[in-house]
Amino acid sequence: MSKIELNHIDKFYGNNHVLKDLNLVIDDGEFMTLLGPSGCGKTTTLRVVAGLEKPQNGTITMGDKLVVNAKELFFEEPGKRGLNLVFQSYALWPHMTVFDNVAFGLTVKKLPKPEIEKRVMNALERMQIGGFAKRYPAELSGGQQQRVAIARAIVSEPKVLLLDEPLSNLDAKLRIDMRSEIKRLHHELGTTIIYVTHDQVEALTMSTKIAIFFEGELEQVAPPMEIYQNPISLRVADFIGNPKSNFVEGKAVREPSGQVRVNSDLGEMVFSPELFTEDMPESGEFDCVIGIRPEKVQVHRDPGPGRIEGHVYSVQSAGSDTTVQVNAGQSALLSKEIGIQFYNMDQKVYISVNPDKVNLFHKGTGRLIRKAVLDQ
Ligand SMILES: Nc1ncnc2c1ncn2[C@@H]1O[C@H](COP(=O)(O)OP(=O)(O)OP(=O)(O)O)[C@@H](O)[C@H]1O
Repeated sequence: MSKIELNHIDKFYGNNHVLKDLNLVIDDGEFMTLLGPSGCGKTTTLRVVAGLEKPQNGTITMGDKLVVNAKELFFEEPGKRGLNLVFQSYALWPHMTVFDNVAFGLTVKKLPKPEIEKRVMNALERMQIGGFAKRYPAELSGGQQQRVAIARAIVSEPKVLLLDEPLSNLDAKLRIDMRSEIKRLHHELGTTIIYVTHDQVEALTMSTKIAIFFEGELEQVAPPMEIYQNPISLRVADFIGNPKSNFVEGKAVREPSGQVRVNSDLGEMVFSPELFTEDMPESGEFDCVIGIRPEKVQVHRDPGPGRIEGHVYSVQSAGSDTTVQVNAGQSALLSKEIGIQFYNMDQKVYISVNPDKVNLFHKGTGRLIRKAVLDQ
């Protein structure tokens, strides 16, 4: 019922073409995160869905209701779209207490007082601000105000919740707590959520699907772990993942048998066609880039078959995991290992990479040409 469909949406600000022929389907109950670098059009997309901006082209439907038909200059009013919004700048009513701010919508609906009390306190507790119910917004920090704004949006259990960087003012620990609260809430209420962030960890950990944008165009829409393991292009691979993905340049040749042989600082790898995408060249030689996630780079202290010699350039241990940079040939590779690992600077080590677990990109087009075998 709350399926949202954007068809051929174009949005211009003057000559600035901000959304370019945007097509996006958000299924009922989906937690869809709009992700991309600053200025790529995430907030504009949310505002177009909310009815705060009018696109110049395209249609939007919500359930079976048409809410935008730009050609016919039809734009349903924001208040009639059945949405609840939380923007980064959270406008709380300054003359009302936290409790009254959150209760406002329910009071207007004339719900019984005990019911209001129960629901408001529940929303505040979830956001870990139950103790602030009697305070006024001016008596709260930015992060606390932001949590009041989320509580206000969720208390009415909306069918669709639009959240624009709602955790941007919180410190690292609270942000992790709030991520799990919002995820839990989504699970319990089955609300359709559209969530805007430029934080890829937030996107990976919370969403059922991620729509990744660059310069007003959608590049990939898929579940988070699919995007992580098989990013459709080099720039998606580069944008997603922390620590960053490794990229090693190679020379590829498509052999008459159909397989592809790649030579690089990682030695020779041979790929058979099962996981090739439609962007893989049919024949000939071409430059490629091998994409390897840091947890797929193994570091060994001893030589062995298929292992490549390198030197430790730096070691960063965070207790729960250790990131090691190994330089091999012209390539610098990051390896992420679980727990505390001990290496010395400049220590000679040997790395290995399972070719099943790498992505192959065409250097010229930047497109994924061979997928990795997914982790089970
Ligand atoms: N009201 C406006 N008038 C003119 N240009 C605008 C307006 N709002 C946004 N833009 C421009 O539209 C483009 C997309 O902006 P948008 O806010 O959607 O990006 P974003 O991906 O949400 O970025 P951020 O992560 O920085 O918030 C930017 O180039 C921005 O400068």
